[in-house]
Amino acid sequence: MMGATTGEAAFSLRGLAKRFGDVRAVDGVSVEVSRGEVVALLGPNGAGKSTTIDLLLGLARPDAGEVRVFGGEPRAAVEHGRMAAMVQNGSLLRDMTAAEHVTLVRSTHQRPLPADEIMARAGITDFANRRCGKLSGGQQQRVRYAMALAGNPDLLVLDEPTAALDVEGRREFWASMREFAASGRTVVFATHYLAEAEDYADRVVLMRHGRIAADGPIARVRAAVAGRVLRAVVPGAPEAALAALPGVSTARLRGDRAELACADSDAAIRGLLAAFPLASDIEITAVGLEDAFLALTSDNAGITDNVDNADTVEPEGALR
Ligand SMILES: Nc1ncnc2c1ncn2[C@@H]1O[C@H](COP(=O)(O)OP(=O)(O)OP(=O)(O)O)[C@@H](O)[C@H]1O
Repeated sequence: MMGATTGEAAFSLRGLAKRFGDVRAVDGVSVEVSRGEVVALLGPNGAGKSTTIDLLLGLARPDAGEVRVFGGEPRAAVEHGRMAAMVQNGSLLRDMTAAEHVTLVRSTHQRPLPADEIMARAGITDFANRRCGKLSGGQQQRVRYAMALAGNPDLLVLDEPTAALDVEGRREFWASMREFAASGRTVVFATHYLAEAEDYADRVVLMRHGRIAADGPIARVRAAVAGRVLRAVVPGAPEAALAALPGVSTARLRGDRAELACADSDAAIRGLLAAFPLASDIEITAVGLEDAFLALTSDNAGITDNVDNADTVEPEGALR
């Protein structure tokens, strides 16, 4: 379900870095997103998604690297209404109604969408005249979404947009987002839900520890992360030698029992038997995407940290 890409960049991040004290929140991130793409920024808590989004929006300054949005500075894109965002916990005024928020934001834009259309798209028509202080968390989230849509932006940036929504609210939200994207607009959303990335994005940028661990179409990321696990008893094999076998992404050894995460389990089993003919009790199991994602993003995952500039996912490149 690729969007209508024109090949022209909506934005590019080059060598971005941002530290907070000793924490490297963003540590060498390079991404280029074409117009019309719907991109999920996926990663566990603390991976650096929100910081990357703040840098993209020009809300924070990078320590190193460059952000270009439609060829210019992020602030210019925001001021011209070309880029709009829905950030986590963006504040609403308690005593103002949902409709008044929309009116206020529309008044700051040169080419806003009609108010009725904004409210219908965001699903706030039914409670448009209620004060925001009286709305549920999910309803408030929709008001924030309406405010992001108001200026009819070419690039919509959403930080965990469904955090406060129930199941029905999520479904409606994603339908609205896809409709918006179908008109050739670019959407970037941060999430830590693999299923949301899988279902609603054309492309997934997987972050871990401030770096990009994988970047590509979901099918390719899936192929790279959802491999197989080969287990075997391998007397006297060093862990490093097992990890270096063809087709093996990571190796773990407990006593003589080896557990090899494989991008290519056929290559791995041939390599294992060639190098360690005494290997026995061999068993190969498929890993679900959810498990693979957890493994990839957990702290003890064995992936290397030097794949930050990978713009595609190669089974041997992203996971070693
Ligand atoms: N203002 C700040 N001061 C200090 N540390 C910060 C600040 N903002 C972020 N960090 C740290 O930077 C790292 C990346 O945080 P960030 O919020 O970008 O991650 P995230 O992927 O968006 O996580 P989440 O899903 O929880 O929002 C974390 O270790 C976080 O604690």
